[in-house]
Amino acid sequence: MKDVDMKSNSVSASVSVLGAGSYGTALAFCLARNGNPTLLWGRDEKHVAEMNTNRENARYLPGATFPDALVVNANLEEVVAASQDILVVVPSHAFAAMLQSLKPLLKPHQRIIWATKGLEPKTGRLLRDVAEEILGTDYPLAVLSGPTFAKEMVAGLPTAISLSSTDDTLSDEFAAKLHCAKSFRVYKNSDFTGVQLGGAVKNVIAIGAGLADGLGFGANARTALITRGLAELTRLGVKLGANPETFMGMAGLGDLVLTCTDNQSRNRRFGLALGQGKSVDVAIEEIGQVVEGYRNTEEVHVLSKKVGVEMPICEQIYAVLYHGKSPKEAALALLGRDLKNEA
Ligand SMILES: NC(=O)C1=CN([C@@H]2O[C@H](COP(=O)(O)OP(=O)(O)OC[C@H]3O[C@@H](n4cnc5c(N)ncnc54)[C@H](OP(=O)(O)O)[C@@H]3O)[C@@H](O)[C@H]2O)C=CC1
Ligand SMILES: O=C(CO)COP(=O)(O)O
Repeated sequence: MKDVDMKSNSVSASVSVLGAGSYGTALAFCLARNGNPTLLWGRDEKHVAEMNTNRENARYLPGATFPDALVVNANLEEVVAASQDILVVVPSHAFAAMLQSLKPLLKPHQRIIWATKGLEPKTGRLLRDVAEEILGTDYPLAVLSGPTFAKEMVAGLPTAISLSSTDDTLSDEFAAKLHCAKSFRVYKNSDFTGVQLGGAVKNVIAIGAGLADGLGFGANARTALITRGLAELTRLGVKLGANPETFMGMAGLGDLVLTCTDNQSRNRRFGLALGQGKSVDVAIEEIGQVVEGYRNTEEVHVLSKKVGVEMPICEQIYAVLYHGKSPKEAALALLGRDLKNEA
């Protein structure tokens, strides 16, 4: 394997991945399996040391042995210096702080990609706006989003994702690094706003689908939620200048269906737990990994109010999570809305 010195962890990597949770590790797996020397940064030195010893991320993806081309390192400076391409995969609440730490370490030729799903907490700003405010507009940027459960990616099961970038060269080159004919399809999409937004809103709707199933509602209700959730996402996206077709793709409908219908989704499981009567704190504690949709619900609420877009499902989920409304009352409020045209 070229470029990676496993003993010293000094590397010249093709991609440096920041965030050693489930998804950062899964993307690092895919990149390394494709032959890209890949460096994965985690903030917890003890966890990183364990991963290096055992060649496994036992905390987040137990049982999967790291490909040879994947090296883990807790020294951010070394990890950032090793690659042109820096892939950020921390939760949305840590995104701005991660970029602030990255900024003084960056060289002019470097490029930033993120796979974080969500918006800026409290302001509801898109992450591209956050990135450009912190880093300026000189670095090429890209975002990855789509129906991609970490565990299935690591298992090498077929998966597809969308990639959007401010720079065509980055788009082509990064898609080529990740794309794998056997198991991983990357679709390029020029709609940066739409690709970013899909991942944030689908997390909220996935909580709603979990709530509905937790209340014992059936397949009709779940499917109506997915369909009207897609309408809300599209309405918000169009208002922000996104292409409505994006929401019929991987970062829209694809991710919405995945997370609303499969219990691998932490957001769906969170909704299920609340629907069964558990509190927010207990449900989050039991899941033990990031439940992005909890914060995304407040972020989407702030953004939709700011731009004046009606999102009744997201609003009811916001009322349940942040104002103690009962899931049943929220469901009745949605069902009892005035008759209206579908479009
Ligand atoms: N898992 C999945 O299947 C998918 C996840 N995503 C998205 O990827 C992003 C990351 O989620 P995921 O990896 O699943 O989450 P996990 O809960 O699995 O892991 C979170 C990771 O982020 C780290 N972290 C938390 N806070 C900070 C911080 N302040 N600074 C630096 N690192 C931090 C954690 O470190 P520590 O362990 O030390 O706490 C951990 O490594 C989210 O936006 C999620 O929506 C997108 C598609 C699929
Ligand atoms: O975004 C995801 C799959 O695309 C992961 O969903 P959860 O965060 O709900 O687990």
